Amino acid sequence: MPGHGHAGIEQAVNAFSLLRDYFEGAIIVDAESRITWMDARYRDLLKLAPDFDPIGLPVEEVIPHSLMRRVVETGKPILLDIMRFDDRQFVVCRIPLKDEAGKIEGAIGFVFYDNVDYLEPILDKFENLQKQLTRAQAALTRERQAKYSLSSFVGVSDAVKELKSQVRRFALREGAVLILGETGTGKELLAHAIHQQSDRADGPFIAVNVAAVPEQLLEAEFFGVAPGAFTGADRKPRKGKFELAHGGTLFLDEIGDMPPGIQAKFLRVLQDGEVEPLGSNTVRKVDVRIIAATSQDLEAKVADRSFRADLYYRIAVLAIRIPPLRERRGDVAALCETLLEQVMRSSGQRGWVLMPEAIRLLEAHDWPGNVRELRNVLERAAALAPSEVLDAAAIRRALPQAAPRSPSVPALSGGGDLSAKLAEAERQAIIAALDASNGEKLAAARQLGVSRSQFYEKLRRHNISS
Ligand SMILES: Nc1ncnc2c1ncn2[C@@H]1O[C@H](COP(=O)(O)OP(=O)(O)OP(=O)(O)O)[C@@H](O)[C@H]1O
Repeated sequence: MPGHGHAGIEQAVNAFSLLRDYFEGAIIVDAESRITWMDARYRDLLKLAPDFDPIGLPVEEVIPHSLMRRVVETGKPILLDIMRFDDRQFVVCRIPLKDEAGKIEGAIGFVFYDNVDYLEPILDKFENLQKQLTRAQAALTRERQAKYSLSSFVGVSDAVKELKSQVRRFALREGAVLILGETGTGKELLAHAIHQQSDRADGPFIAVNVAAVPEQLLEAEFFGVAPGAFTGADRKPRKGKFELAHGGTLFLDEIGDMPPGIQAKFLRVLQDGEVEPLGSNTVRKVDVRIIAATSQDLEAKVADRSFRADLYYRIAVLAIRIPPLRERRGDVAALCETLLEQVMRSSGQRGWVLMPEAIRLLEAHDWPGNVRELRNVLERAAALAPSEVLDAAAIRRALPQAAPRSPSVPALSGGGDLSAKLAEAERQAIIAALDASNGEKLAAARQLGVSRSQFYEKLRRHNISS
């Protein structure tokens, strides 16, 4: 029986003897939302220990998500609601208790069980929606995790194993990460995985390809534009990527292409943890982890002063190098399996069988475009293949045309002095390497075993514009 002697509460309790067949439990709280009375059946429902006395406790200590306090504070009933205890749903009804002057004395809550016929359709509907929601959320989480977890970075070679253990170590630290690797080696994929492994995983992951944004727009892109800062259609106020990435990770692809003017501003943001949107005179605190990636030789850029040394040291606190595919040919087979599956899923086609001799052929290729190129080749092979079986012939058709091994160029077989012949041979080799690497200069340079600067030097000398 209620501990307090308010008339309204006593009347309510008296009414229970009439109503008790229609509900499964009931509770009363006072004007401070402390429990003053609880039906024995409600105790059972909540699985309270026999010696536990809830009377006098704030209602949330006994029923954590209770809305009784809201009813007491607003004076408004919640006539129909659904509450979950363990795996069961109950319909609940909460009514404020007022004295004759209208002053709130507390509230009473009833719990109806789902054997009440007329509530069944509502509960069924609710339960179904709840299930659908849970399934959809689980699918979303799975997809997110599968897409970006470290396990989606496929590789069985020692190089990749070492890389992954390095990533696990770095993910939990706070410093900026610099990912180095040729084009198509999976830098963005790895950046995602680092974010996902870090304790910022619940925060946003925002990516900017520095090379893809025109220089005059980069500043607005990074730092945002204040409302009313400019007039003109293309200068609407908007948040910069720094602000959007607040609490999460900002991924900067092709950081080597950051123009010097932006580098200085960028460095300041990293140092102060504050951004100042364009046209604004206020700063905003941002908490962002930077992951940068580049396929260029950043140290060389620092040496020739096209990249600020202080910025370089700031973002290269933790550096990870993804080796090119040709340095880990042992990963090709495993990658093929994953990539073919992706191709299959995105094209809605059947699966393909990759024959062992086809794998050997793929392992022997040099892959200047790395995993992205491998994926393209498999895609092409699958599209061209007459059956589901991808054999060596199918792969050969899909591989970029190999450079002729011994170019039979008139200049080489005819007369002329040795140096002219050598020069012509060099020219042919460069053109062939560029062809084989789809015009990727870095890859072509590597294929020929010369440094980037040597390669550019040779391009100039031979007047090749790729
Ligand atoms: N180890 C890997 N396992 C599975 N897929 C990979 C792997 N490496 C790369 N890929 C896939 O290859 C493609 C290219 O990867 P990604 O875009 O991450 O490369 P990148 O190094 O950022 O390229 P770029 O420097 O050209 O921007 C993507 O489709 C990616 O999913």
